[in-house]
Amino acid sequence: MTEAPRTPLQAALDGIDYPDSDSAHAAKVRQAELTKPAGSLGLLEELSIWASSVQGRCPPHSFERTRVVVFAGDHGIAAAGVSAYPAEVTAQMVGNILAGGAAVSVLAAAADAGVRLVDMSVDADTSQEVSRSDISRYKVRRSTGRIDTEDALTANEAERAIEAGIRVADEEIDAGVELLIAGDLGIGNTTPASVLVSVLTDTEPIKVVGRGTGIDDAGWIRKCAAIRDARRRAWPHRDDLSRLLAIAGGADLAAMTGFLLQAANRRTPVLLDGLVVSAAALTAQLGNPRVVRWFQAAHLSAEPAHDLALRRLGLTPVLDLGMRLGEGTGALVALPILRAATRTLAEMSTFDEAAVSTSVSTGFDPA
Ligand SMILES: Cc1cc2ncn([C@H]3O[C@H](COP(=O)(O)O)[C@@H](O)[C@H]3O)c2cc1C
Ligand SMILES: O=C(O)c1cccnc1
Repeated sequence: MTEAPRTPLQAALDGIDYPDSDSAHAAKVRQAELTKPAGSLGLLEELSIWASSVQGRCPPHSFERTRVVVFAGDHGIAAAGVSAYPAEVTAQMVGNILAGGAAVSVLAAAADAGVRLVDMSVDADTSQEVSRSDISRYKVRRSTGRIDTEDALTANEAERAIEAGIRVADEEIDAGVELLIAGDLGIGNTTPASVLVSVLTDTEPIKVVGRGTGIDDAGWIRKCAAIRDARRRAWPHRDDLSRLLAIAGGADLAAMTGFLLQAANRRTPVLLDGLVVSAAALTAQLGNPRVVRWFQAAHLSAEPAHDLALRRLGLTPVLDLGMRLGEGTGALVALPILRAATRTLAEMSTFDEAAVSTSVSTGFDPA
C-alpha cells in the first residue's frame, strides 16, 4: 500500500531541526575575546549567540534583509462587541498600510525593512487596492465564524490558510530574506489570540483578557464571556493544531502558524511581535517544540496573555515599552538592537588584534 503524500504542514513539522550549536559555541568563544569586560554587553551577547546559531555562521551577518509580513483578517467575534473600534477599520487600515501611513510603514522604513501585506480574511474586496503585489492572492474567506458559538473556519479553510502561510514564507526565503517578522492586522484579533493562549497555557480565561484597542469595562466583560465560551469549545481539541486554529483561531492566525513553522523548517529566524503573533507561535510549538529555537521575542506587549505566551515559549523579550499595537511594530523597534548585537560580535576587535591587556585573574598587588 502506498502512503498518502505528506501535506505541506506535515513536511514543515517533520523538517524542523535545531539551530547550529557549533556556531553558537564559536560566538561564545569570540565574545570572550572582544575588547570589553567579560559579559559587559549584557543581553546583546546572548542575542549575538542566537544570531550565530540560526545563521549557522560566526561572526553573523546583521540581518540587513528583513521583511515584515502583515497577515490581515477580519474576525466574526468582533460582532460580540469585543473591540473598541468597528470592524471596517481592518479594511481601512489595509489602505493605510499600502499608502505608507501606518505605524508599521513608518517603523519599517526607519529600520530599513520591507513590508508585505497578505489578506487572509478581510471583510472587503482588497483586490481593488492599488498595490505592487497582489495582497488578496491567499484570501480564504471574508471574515470568520463567531468563535463563541461557531468555528472560525472549516477544516478545509484552516488547511488552506496554513498552506498559504507556508507559501508566503517560501516566497520570502526564496527571495533571499535573512530575518522574518510576522505582523497582525484585524479588528477583534486579540480575542482569538487570547483564547489560544488560554487553552495552550491552561490559564483561566479571566487572566488572559486584555484591553486590546482600549475597550471599556463593559466591553471587557463581553470579551471575558466570548473568550470563556470559545475556550470551552476549543478545549477538547487542545492537542490538534489545525483543529484549534479552525475552531478558535482564524485565517490570519492559521497563516501565521504555517509561516512560522516553515521559516523554522527553512532555517530562517523570526523576530516575534506581540500577543497575536505569539499566539500563533504557541500553536506552532504545539506542532513541534523545536520551532521555538528559531524565534526571538522582540518585546512584551501590554496584553496580559502575551507574558503567559512568552513564558510558555521560554522566551525573554528584548523590550518592554508598553506597546499594544501589533502590525509587527514591536519587532521593528527591536530590530536595530538585534543588529547592534550582530555587529558588535562581528566588527569589534579582539584583545589580541588591538593589543589590549586582558583581565587580571590573579590577585591585585598594590606594591
Ligand atoms: C486604527 C487601528 C490600527 C491598528 N493596527 C493594529 N491594530 C491592532 O488592534 C486590533 C486588535 O485589537 P482588538 O482585539 O481590541 O480589536 C487589530 O486590528 C490589531 O492589528 C489596530 C487597531 C486600530 C483601531
Ligand atoms: O500585542 C499585540 O499583538 C496587540 C495588542 C493589542 C492590539 N493588537 C495587537
